[in-house]
Amino acid sequence: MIIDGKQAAVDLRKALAIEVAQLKKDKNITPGLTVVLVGEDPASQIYVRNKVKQTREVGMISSEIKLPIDTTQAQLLEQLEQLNNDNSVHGILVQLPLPKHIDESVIIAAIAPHKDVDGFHALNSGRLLNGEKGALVPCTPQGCIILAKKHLGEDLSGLHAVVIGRSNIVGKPVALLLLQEHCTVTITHSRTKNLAEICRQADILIAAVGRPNFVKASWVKKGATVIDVGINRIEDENGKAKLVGDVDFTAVEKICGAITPVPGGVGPMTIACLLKNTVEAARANA
Ligand SMILES: NC(=O)C1=CN([C@@H]2O[C@H](COP(=O)(O)OP(=O)(O)OC[C@H]3O[C@@H](n4cnc5c(N)ncnc54)[C@H](OP(=O)(O)O)[C@@H]3O)[C@@H](O)[C@H]2O)C=CC1
Ligand SMILES: Nc1nc(=O)c2c([nH]1)NC[C@@H]1CN(c3ccc(C(=O)N[C@@H](CCC(=O)O)C(=O)O)cc3)C=[N+]21
Repeated sequence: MIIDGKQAAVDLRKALAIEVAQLKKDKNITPGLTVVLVGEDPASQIYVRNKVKQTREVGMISSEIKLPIDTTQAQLLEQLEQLNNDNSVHGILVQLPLPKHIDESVIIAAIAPHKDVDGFHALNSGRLLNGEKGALVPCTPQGCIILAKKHLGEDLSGLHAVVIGRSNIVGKPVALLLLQEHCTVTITHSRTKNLAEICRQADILIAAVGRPNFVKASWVKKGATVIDVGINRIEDENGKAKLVGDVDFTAVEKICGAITPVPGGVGPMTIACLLKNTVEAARANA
């Protein structure tokens, strides 16, 4: 089974469009998302363009702020302060990575936690860690859980989930969500010994590494659910750029029970969950 992330994202956006209309009717609020982009990274620009289009499609207000690559940290902080104080902005996303001269942790800490739709602020990650209510939960990890449940159903309890990667954006928060779902969770990374052997024990295997064809068919247990988070740009046989994940899709597809493709898997769900977080942020602060 190939898990259709594009369709799942369409379904989620449909549900969100209804919520947005309701918010407008009941409270006269239109959820607003502002994306801040520093510099001209072409991949980021595609991502931003997709976000803007989909935000408008569900009836939300979308704006983007493009700042030059030589923007100083102080200037970016000033911009964030303005957005924090703007009542029409319910969600703020600062596209990562930032240029080297800007300290990401300082920037993330400066976003008002109730507008932090990425869920990267320490208050939100702390709430997630503690299992407290009201956390804005990182989008890609949310998407991973929704897609895993498309194949496994609502109850993931007791399943062994193996996560490859321990970043703050994907690996760590997805491991916490899986724990919340009562999975037995193993987090692996570049220092892990016997990675293949550990992966073979996984009922749910989440790959968030950033290396094409990293996960081999021999690492996957028969029938496992494989969630491929990786977004890698490579050149095909004809020298044309294409997107692939972290999993050797063609080989793994034959062994696993279900797998998310790239493109069309976790990526579209990430954006849909970003819109979901923005609706939640707007409702919570109405
Ligand atoms: N689909 C989507 O919506 C999104 C996709 N992505 C994609 O997901 C991938 C991961 O992103 P992100 O978490 O930000 O990346 P990072 O580079 O921050 O993290 C990569 C992780 O992989 C681990 N790793 C690297 N090499 C190995 C190895 N040989 N064996 C085991 N583990 C290894 C690293 O370990 P260590 O910590 O030891 O260095 C690290 O924890 C990227 O391709 C990114 O583009 C990211 C965000 C959203
Ligand atoms: N503050 C911040 N938050 C993020 O969530 C964040 C970030 N910075 N920096 C970059 C990474 C990467 N990321 C992607 C999201 C969706 C797709 C996506 O929609 N991918 C489509 C492909 C789109 C295409 O073909 O161009 C797909 O996989 O089908 C890709 C990548 C979010 N990230």
